[in-house]
Amino acid sequence: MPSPTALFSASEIRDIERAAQTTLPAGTLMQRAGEAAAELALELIQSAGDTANVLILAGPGNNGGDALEAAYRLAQGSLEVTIVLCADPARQPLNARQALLRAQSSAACFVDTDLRDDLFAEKWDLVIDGLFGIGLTRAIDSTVRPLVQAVNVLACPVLSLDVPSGLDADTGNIVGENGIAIRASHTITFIGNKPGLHTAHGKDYAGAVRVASLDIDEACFIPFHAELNDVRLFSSHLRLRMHNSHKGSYGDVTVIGGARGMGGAAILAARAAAKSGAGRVYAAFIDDAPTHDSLQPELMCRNAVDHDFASGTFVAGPGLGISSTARNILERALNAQVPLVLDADALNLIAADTKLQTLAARHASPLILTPHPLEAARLLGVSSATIQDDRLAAARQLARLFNATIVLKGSGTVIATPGDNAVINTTGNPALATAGTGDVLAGMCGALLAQGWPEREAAVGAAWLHGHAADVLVEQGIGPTGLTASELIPAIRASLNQLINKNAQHGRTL
Ligand SMILES: NC(=O)C1=CN([C@@H]2O[C@H](COP(=O)(O)OP(=O)(O)OC[C@H]3O[C@@H](n4cnc5c(N)ncnc54)[C@H](OP(=O)(O)O)[C@@H]3O)[C@@H](O)[C@H]2O)[C@H](O)CC1
Ligand SMILES: [K+]
Repeated sequence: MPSPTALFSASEIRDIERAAQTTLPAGTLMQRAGEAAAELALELIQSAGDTANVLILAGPGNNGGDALEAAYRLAQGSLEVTIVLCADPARQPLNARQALLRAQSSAACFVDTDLRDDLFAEKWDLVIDGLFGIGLTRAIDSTVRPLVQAVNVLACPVLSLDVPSGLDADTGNIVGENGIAIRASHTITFIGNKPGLHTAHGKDYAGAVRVASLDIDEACFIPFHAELNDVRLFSSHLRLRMHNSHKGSYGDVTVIGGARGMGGAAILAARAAAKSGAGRVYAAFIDDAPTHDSLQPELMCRNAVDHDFASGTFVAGPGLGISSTARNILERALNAQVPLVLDADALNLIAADTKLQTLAARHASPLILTPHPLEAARLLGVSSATIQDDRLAAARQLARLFNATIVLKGSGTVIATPGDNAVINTTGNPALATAGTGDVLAGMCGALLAQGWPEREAAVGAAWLHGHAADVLVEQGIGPTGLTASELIPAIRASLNQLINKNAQHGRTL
C-alpha cells in the first residue's frame, strides 16, 4: 500500500494494474473492486434496512465490470438489486463479461434503459455508478446522458466506482465538450487515489472519497508525483517557541500594496502575517499610508517608497495596483535578495513586463507565487480556461518558469515546487470564495517564511491552515455564506497554535 496521500494519474494506475495482473489470476482485481464497492454500499444503506433498493448502472468497459461484481455480491442477501446494463455483452472486455454472467446468475434484476421514466419513479436507497471509469475518452453521449441527468436529481446517496462517470481522473474536468458527469455523494476509487477527484470539479462531483488499493503488492506501485496535502508535509516546522526568544526571533514581514482605494488588502495581509506569528509586521503603502491600523495598532504603516528593502520577508501585491510607482517598487523588491511572496497585482505587473519576469525567475532567495487561475493565465499567456483544463500541469509549468513555489488557488488549491511532488490541498470550502481571503493567504506565506520555514513547507502549511480555519468556522455556523476574510485571521491563529501544541513532543521545543 503506498502512502495514503499519494495521487496517481490514469496512466500510472494502468501501469500498476498491469504489473499486478501478471501475478494474479484473471478477474481478481475486478472481483476485489466489486467486493470493496459492495462493502461500502452496505455501509451507505445501513439505515435503510435489509430490504433496501439498490440501482446499479453498468457501462461497457471494466468499470461496468466492477459494478457487475458489486451487484453479484449485493444480490446475495435480501437487498433488491436492479441493474441497468449500458453495454453490448458481445463487446465487453473478457473480465467484465465474466462479471456479467455472475450477475445474471444472481437474484439481481436487469432492466432496460428504455424504461427510464418508470425506473426513476421508484424510490432508491442507493445508486451505484459503474458507467465509466478512467477509460472514458469523449463526452458521455446522448444514449447515456439522460440516465446521468436522472441520477443527478435523485435525493439518495450515489456511489461512483473509481471516478464519477464523466469526470476526468487526471484533471477533475468534465470529459469532452458539453459533457456531463455523475454527481456522486461518495466515490470508491481503485488501486490509488487520483488528482481529478480533488481539484477543479473533483470535490463537487466525487463527494467523499475512499481508496481501495485492492491488496496490490507494494512492489507493483511506482513512485508518485503528486500527493494530497497533509500536516505531515510541514509538521517538522510546527515548533514550540523557545522561552528565551524575542520579536527578532520570528522575523519581519513587510506587505507592499495598498494603493489608493485598496488599502484594505494590504491591511488584511499584514494582519494575517502578524497573527500567523511574524515577529514584526510593516504595511508599506504605494500611495498615502495611514498613520496606523486602529484595530491592529501593532502594524507599522508607512509609505513604500521610504521603506528599506534590504532585509526581512516581503509580500508584494495585495492592493498594489499597476501604476508605474507600484512597478518600480516591485522591481526593488525583486532585486533585493530577500524571501518574497508575490500575489495579485504583483503577478499582473510581472505578466506584462519581461524585465520583471526575468528578475523573478532569477530571484535567488525563496519565492512563492500565489496566483488565482486568471493571474496564472496572464503569467503563462493563455486563457484561464486553459489553466483550469489541467491545474496540476499549469502549476508545474509556472514553478519551472519562475523556479519558485506556486500556489494555484481555487477548488483543490495546487502547490507546485520545481523537482518535487505537486500537492493538492484538502482543506477549505466555498467560504473562501470571497474578496480578501487571497490577501490573508499571502500574508500567512510571508509569516511562515519569516519564521524560517522553507518555501514549499510555508506554502503547503499556509494553504492547509487557511482552509482548515475556514472549515472550523463553517462548522461553527460562521459561513460559508458571508464569512469575511477578517474573520478568518483569528481562526488561522487558533488552528496554527493547536497544531503546534498537538505536534509538540512532551512540551519540548524542537
Ligand atoms: N482491468 C481490470 O482488471 C480492472 C479495472 N478496473 C476498472 O476498470 C476501469 C477502466 O476500464 P476500461 O475498460 O479501460 O474503461 P471504462 O470502463 O472506463 O470505459 C471504457 C469503455 O467505455 C467506452 N467509452 C468510452 N467513452 C465513451 C463514451 N463517451 N460513450 C460511450 N462509450 C464510451 C469505451 O468504448 P470505445 O468505443 O472508446 O472503445 C470502452 O468500452 C477503471 O476505471 C476501474 O473502474 C478496476 O480498477 C479493477 C481492475
Ligand atoms: K464510474
